[in-house]
Amino acid sequence: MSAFEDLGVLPEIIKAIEELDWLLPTPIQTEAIPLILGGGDVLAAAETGSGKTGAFALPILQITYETLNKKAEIPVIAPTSSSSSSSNGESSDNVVEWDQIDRDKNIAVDGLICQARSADWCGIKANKGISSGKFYYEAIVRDEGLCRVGFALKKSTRNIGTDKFSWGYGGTGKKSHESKFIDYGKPFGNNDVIGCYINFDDEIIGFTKNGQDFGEAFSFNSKAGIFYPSLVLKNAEMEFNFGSKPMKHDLKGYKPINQAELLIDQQQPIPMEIQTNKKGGNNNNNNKKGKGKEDEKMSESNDKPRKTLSLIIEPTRELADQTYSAILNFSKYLDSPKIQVSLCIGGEKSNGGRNKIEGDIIIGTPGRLESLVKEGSIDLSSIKFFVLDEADQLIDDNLAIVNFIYNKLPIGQNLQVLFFSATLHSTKVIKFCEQITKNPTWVDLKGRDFIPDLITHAYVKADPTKFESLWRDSENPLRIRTDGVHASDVSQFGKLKEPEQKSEAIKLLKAQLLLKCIQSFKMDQAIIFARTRLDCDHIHQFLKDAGGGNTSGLEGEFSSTVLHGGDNVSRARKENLEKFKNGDVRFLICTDVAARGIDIRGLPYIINYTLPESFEDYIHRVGRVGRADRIGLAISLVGYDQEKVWYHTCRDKGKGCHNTKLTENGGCCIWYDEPLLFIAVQENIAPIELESDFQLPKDMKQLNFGGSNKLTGASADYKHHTEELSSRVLQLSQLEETIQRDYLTLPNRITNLKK
Ligand SMILES: Nc1ncnc2c1ncn2[C@@H]1O[C@H](COP(=O)(O)OP(=O)(O)OP(=O)(O)O)[C@@H](O)[C@H]1O
Repeated sequence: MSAFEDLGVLPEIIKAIEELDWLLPTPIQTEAIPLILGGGDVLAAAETGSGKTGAFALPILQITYETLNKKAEIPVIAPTSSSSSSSNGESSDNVVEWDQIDRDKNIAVDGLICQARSADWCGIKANKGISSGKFYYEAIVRDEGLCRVGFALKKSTRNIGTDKFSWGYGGTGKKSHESKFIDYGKPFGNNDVIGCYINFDDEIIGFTKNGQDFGEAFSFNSKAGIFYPSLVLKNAEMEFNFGSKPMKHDLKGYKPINQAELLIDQQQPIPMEIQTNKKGGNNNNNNKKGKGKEDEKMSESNDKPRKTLSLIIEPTRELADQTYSAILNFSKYLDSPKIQVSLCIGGEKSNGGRNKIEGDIIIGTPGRLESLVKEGSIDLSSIKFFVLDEADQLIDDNLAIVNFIYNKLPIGQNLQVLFFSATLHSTKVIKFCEQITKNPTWVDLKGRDFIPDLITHAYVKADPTKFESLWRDSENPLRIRTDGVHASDVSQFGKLKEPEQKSEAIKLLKAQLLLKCIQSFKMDQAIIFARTRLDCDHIHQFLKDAGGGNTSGLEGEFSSTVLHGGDNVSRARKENLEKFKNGDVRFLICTDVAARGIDIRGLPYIINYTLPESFEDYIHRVGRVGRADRIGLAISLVGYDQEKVWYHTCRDKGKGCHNTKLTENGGCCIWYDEPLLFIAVQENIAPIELESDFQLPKDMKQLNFGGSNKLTGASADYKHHTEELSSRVLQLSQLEETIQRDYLTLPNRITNLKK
């Protein structure tokens, strides 16, 4: 049995991910998948490369599929018309039954059997409750699906466990109250018998599975009111026993709830549906697929157009494309219906809403999605999932757009909002989360600013004095073209003034240091991060001059390609990234456009040609290595002093701009304080300094970043994990046995001693 099955993932999806060698869920997947399947809003922060894409994509794919699947099916059980008697002939006077009024319309009740009639969560409460004594009831799972059972006050919603008036235990092995889903007991599924007990003397609620008592799940105030058995289901069926027949399992000290003094609240149930606020959106029957469009792709499907159920926003085209491919891959064994996945990324002109975008799941970038929504090409009236991947970047850079799109969604209990990133802790992000989520669950696996320990961090101090021979060598024809910011800083004697001279020297030196690092580590694949598009282009040219040759083929020791926001043709960007991913070129030179999320399997090196402006960006950049159990090396070339650089505030964002004055004087340049930025890096990770030999310290030499750099051993080799642990487990159990024996024979030994 796959560990993903324990999380409630569908076998068809498991089959697809097993082909990717995903044998065990990563920690973020273990935490987030059941929470999302369970129906809550989730904010998830976990280190780079820890599998966050799967953590949100698998459950939303599953729920999207189940929703479509259920729409096609009509359940067999019809709701009973009367609440006064049930089909098993029980009198309604002195026994607990399901309430025909306080139920969602999509739950069908036949006596003591309840069945979900839709793929949405739907709930129901019993018609009678209790407020004293120690009682229990049993619930038997009759069909695969998701279910949560427990107790609720009349004033709670029917989505048990999501407000402060209800207490539930769900099939994914979580207890929940006020939408806080916490591990409890064990997961349960088909044919399991769940006992739900309540003890007004000790004020506790607890649960059992097949007779195994998991102990106290919640404490409660016994004066809170009348507690009713309650249930919420999704694609599932459950049968109940309140005591009208023998219970499957006895529970010591507890009686079946039918034997209690049964009570009824005078207050009427709240007519609240779990399915709420569906705006009457337009029927998206326009079947045009926007043929010929480069950037709006739809997965193959013969199915009729349907309303979009999931919307995922990604900050960059590359990331959107990556997530799109991942979801297509995960969904390959889901049939009848086939899931339609659409990709909407920038670079296209408006078509005035003529071409509707179809897709059960739409993945896109903020700008493109905004214009498609504005022109009416996307129907958001049925969205169930709103996902912000790299949420902090989206909020920092595109808050207005995210807000605009959010306000077009059918906001209600049916909408789930998910935030994912490695860095999710800024006040701005938290404030926005509070605005658009309801009692979200935080999954914060490593805390603020955590970086995977698979990454080694090193730096070279770009000190023009120390490395004078490298940049001043007049014999060396290989010089980088610098950015030209010092064009007007020349003195009357034709020389650069200080500190401009030092700044220019740092620029010249960094290119030479780059070559040294590449050669010294014999790098055959690395991402090089630079600050501006111009810098990227100049580095690209420099590597070409150094022997990179043309940009294709590994024959060039320094073959490279660029990726930056300047390429409006997204096809060119995609092609360049593919070239690098396929190993057709050795180096990818890019701005922060590739800092987040891009997943290149086994990438060994990244080089920060210039440090990024924030430590958060540093985390994302270096996170391109040290992924999926591979070790990686991040080297930063750190300016010894401040460097004058472009900082365009002009209208055309630098196009044709030659204004080298500082911004405070109305120009487009600033002094970039790399030594200061580096302090934050040093404080957080203490990188190793590479000296003139460009080598790591001797004790680290065995680290083979470039070779087969997958970690081996118990921590990484899942297949042999159990075998490797088995001897330790045996030892532990022997120790446990010795301790128990000692404990049991202790009184005898003490008596013997006393004698
Ligand atoms: N359960 C798993 N078992 C094995 N490999 C996995 C598993 N989950 C994800 N991976 C692999 O780990 C790599 C990183 O995953 P992913 O891109 O989702 O990371 P991430 O947490 O989103 O990183 P970032 O913060 O950089 O965006 C991918 O190559 C992915 O295929």
